[in-house]
Amino acid sequence: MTILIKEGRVLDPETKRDEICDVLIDGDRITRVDSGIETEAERIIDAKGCYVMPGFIDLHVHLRDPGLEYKETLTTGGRAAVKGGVTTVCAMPNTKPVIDNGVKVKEVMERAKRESLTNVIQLGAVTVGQEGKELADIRGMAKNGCHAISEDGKSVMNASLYRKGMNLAKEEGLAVFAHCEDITMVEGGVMNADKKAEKLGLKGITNAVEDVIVARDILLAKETGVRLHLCHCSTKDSIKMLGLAKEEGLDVTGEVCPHHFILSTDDITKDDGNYKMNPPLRSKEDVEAIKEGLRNGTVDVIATDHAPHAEAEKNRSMKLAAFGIVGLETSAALTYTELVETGIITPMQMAEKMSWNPAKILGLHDRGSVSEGKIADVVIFDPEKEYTIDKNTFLSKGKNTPFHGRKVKGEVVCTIAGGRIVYEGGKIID
Ligand SMILES: NC(=O)N[C@@H](CC(=O)O)C(=O)O
Ligand SMILES: [Zn+2]
Ligand SMILES: [Zn+2]
Repeated sequence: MTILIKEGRVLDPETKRDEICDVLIDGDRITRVDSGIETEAERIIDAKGCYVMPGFIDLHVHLRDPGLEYKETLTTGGRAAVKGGVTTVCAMPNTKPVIDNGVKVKEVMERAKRESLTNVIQLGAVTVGQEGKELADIRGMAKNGCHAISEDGKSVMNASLYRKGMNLAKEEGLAVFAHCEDITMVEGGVMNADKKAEKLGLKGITNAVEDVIVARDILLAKETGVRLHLCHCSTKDSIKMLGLAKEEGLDVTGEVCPHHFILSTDDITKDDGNYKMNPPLRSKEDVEAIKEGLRNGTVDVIATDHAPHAEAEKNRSMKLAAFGIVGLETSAALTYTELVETGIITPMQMAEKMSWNPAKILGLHDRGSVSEGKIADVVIFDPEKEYTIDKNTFLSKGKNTPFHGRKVKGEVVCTIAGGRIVYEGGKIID
């Protein structure tokens, strides 16, 4: 199919193009980006007033499939993704069973081609069953296209084993996506350790729980030379250490999630499980450090850590609720509203952090850019549209969000994945 997108503001981080022009798609590729393209096309889309950006690449998503399909599936997660303008997701391996060998990676990736509208890259676990005892089949997973390994949900606490895993990852050209949490220091904490936790009678998680593992993992990356990506950074010292690692020229990148740059522990007014996630909402000071990291380029990536759970697992006290919130359908609007509208980052930086930098981290050379020859993953985004987030409109099975009822600006109006229009005018196109 040929699609001609007319007169949108094209934002391409690769070529640094930021101008009103047209984009022509033929089959699964972008074939021309230019002003005033006059040609026949099967579909012409008027993108006046909208941004035309590379489809978002979300490095941190829990699709829960296989085994936890009551929370999400490849199909429902894929629909939520494209509604959010996300055309590639990295699926975390903490499913049931855990994805820890090449056969399992292949199984999910093949099924995703049929069952998901978004491109799915299945990540592999670092250890068998994420049990932290022996290394997973890292070579086998690399051969089947996992791009990165991650023990997300926990840290590999045995540094010697982790180092062996990193060495193997390095040999196989894989990145390591690190969830940084010293489990021995959590001691039953469910939210940030502060006055609010005391007031609510809840146990706290200190910044050091994250920071000590961030420090350790950066040092392990320095020793092994592996490409290290720090997941969901939530503390000011994580950001500081990420900056120091970069100054030293290490191959280390970092991601933050919308909830960590928008909400602080001050926003928790009652003991509500929808405010429970790992890492937890931190102090205003941490939020400010994260925003500064986004502005100055220390933070490379905005990812969601989309973590759907069933209502019964979330609508309860933080003591008992599962950790995690959904994010795929709110991330672009929240990022636009809280970072771009406020002048903290530019629209181009939004495209960089939500698409181009993730593509580079994964080594995806034909995605993350609206330029000739790339795979036609494109999102058309209306920055003027204002609305209120309503969890009841989510396509994800997960409705667990602290952003229900929040006013935002910026809406995905059309998502093109691999040259196919998969979302348009508020509807999924199967
Ligand atoms: N972030 C969360 O609070 N939960 C994630 C695990 C994780 O990302 O660590 C989940 O799998 O539910
Ligand atoms: Zn995690
Ligand atoms: Zn996660």
